[in-house]
Amino acid sequence: MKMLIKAPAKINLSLDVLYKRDDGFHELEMIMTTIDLADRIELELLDENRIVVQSQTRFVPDDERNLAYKAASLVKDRFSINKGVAIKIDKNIPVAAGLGGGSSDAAAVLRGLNKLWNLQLSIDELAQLGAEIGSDVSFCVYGGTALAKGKGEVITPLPAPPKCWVVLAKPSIGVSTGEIYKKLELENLEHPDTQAMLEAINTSNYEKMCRNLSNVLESVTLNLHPEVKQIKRDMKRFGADAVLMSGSGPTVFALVQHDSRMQRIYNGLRGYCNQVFAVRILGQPNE
Ligand SMILES: C[C@@](CO)(OP(=O)(O)O)[C@H](O)COP(=O)(O)OP(=O)(O)OC[C@H]1O[C@@H](n2ccc(N)nc2=O)[C@H](O)[C@@H]1O
Ligand SMILES: Nc1ncnc2c1ncn2[C@@H]1O[C@H](COP(=O)(O)OP(=O)(O)O)[C@@H](O)[C@H]1O
Repeated sequence: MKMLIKAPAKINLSLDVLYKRDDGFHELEMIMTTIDLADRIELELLDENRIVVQSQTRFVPDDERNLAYKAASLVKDRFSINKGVAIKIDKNIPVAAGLGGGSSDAAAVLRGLNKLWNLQLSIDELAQLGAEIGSDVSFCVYGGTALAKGKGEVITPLPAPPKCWVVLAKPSIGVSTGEIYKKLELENLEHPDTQAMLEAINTSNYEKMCRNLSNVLESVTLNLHPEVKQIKRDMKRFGADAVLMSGSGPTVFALVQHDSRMQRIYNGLRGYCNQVFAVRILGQPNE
């Protein structure tokens, strides 16, 4: 039996770090939403007891290090399943980009195997399993738009943000999320106004949402990688309503409502950045 599942990327509209926890992780307060840029995952059940991962890109591992593999392995162990699965990943989301691609692939595998192996787990139970794989996997299980707290796994759903275009550009550098958190100077942060962003989304106020885009991790990544700063400057110059780095970066996104400005930013960035996308904000939960 085969199943096809969409695994959408996320962006962080707001990302605050409150403090460093005793377990070494950071206590977060983030507002995240899904966008219409997605990997496609094909699951095929196997009678043999093994997990096979395949993808067309050399940038992701095809063994037990793959987050999709980890998701399948976790489900198999937890529910003592002696069958296997072949996972094909059609990768469209840039890797190690701050867009949660690996987390979304893992979440898609959890949702898919729940159906294919008839496990009858609730979405909350799947999200709890997801948290064992990575901090962003729980959010990706629900999809849509949410306030994420804790390490990222304590999720409160929110309505979809106002309709707009998201233009994304990823410079050809990779960042390690762990390194960025490690370099963060907690004493000198300019904290986002999470409450104002919540109000903007709850009242569907586009201008207020744009005014309150904020990410404390920019303080680290922008200093390490001046090209990220340059992309932000250019997006503003080409007419973006607001611009922010997603997650730990290095992808930067611009929000715009007018089609013509979206085109101008897209074309302008394409001149020197080879991974540029113009997509719609989705913000709707997974079916
Ligand atoms: C920064 C964010 C924002 O959405 O996204 P990305 O840039 O990765 O997309 C997330 O917090 C990333 O989540 P995720 O990529 O799942 O992180 P994990 O694999 O769980 O952790 C990677 C490393 O980041 C650090 N980490 C992560 C989450 C957290 N709340 N505190 C941390 O200090 C830890 O050092 C951990 O070893
Ligand atoms: N299915 C997957 N897709 C993308 N990256 C994966 C996957 N499985 C494991 N990885 C590894 O996870 C790391 C983070 O990838 P990704 O989820 O794309 O980035 P980010 O956490 O910045 O959004 C990369 O180093 C990559 O090699």
